[in-house]
Amino acid sequence: MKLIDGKALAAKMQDELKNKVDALQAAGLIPGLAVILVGEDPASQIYVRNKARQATAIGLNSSVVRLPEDVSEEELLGLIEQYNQAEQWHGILVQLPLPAHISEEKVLLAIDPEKDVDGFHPMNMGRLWSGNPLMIPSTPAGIMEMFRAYDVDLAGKKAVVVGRSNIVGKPMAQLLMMADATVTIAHSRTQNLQELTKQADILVVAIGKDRFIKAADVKEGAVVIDVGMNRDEEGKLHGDVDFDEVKNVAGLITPVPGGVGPMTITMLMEQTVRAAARKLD
Ligand SMILES: Nc1nc(=O)c2c([nH]1)NC[C@@H]1CN(c3ccc(C(=O)N[C@@H](CCC(=O)O)C(=O)O)cc3)C=[N+]21
Repeated sequence: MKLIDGKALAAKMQDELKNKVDALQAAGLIPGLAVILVGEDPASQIYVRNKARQATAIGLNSSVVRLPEDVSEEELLGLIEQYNQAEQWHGILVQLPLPAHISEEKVLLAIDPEKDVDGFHPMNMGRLWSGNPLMIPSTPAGIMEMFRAYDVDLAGKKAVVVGRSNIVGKPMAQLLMMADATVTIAHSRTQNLQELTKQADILVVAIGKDRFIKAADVKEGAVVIDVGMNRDEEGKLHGDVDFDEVKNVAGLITPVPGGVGPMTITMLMEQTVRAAARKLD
């Protein structure tokens, strides 16, 4: 078994990004990322703080706006419109999930697709599925970078994605398909899931169930990517893959923490830098 070190790869990509940002700065352009956080969810607070810290480390301008839990949808949409208009912000990210009284659909539709660094706007989802992507969701984009860095050959391989969310499962499947893998999307209602996962040369798990995938579910030598983030009662983080078991079967495997998570944040920065660089074209 070999570990895919997401933390190390993210650090290397951050260095490369910093050079790109320096070059843009020399041309008079400082990429800017605006993050909007609604409410006090402690996990979201930590993620947002990490994003702002990394943005600053790379040399981006970043702004974090914290809105109260009971902010109106109208007020949030108004703020997004301001950021859409403001030239110094090239990327806009509204941290999910949102409180129940705010329509996620309306919020995602309100973000200018050119500034939608998450790639969640229906325009960006549609562009990805039609094979002409603009902004790509950062978790699957980061996973594709891992495949590249570790020379994982995808063409013609059997890939199984467990999870069908708009944020991970669906875009992941499309990116794998664009790389010529043969892709199956499985999910919580799939029958005989093990039969499918055991055939996978590439297994990406994003189903949100603590240590759900066991050694018996995995083909010998498979590449196993764990998108899960499940916190136990002691506050310890676990993936959707039972790492201690599966590491003995997999050929390559990502840990949690230190796998997909750090890459997700770095890819957000990368999309922000690319959105800014488009202004110079
Ligand atoms: N609009 C939007 N975009 C997002 O990209 C988005 C979001 N909303 N809502 C929440 C999820 C979650 N997410 C994470 C990113 C990195 C780590 C990460 O770096 N995790 C560390 C561990 C951090 C820890 O110890 O808690 C790791 O895996 O090593 C985690 C979670 C982005 N999200």
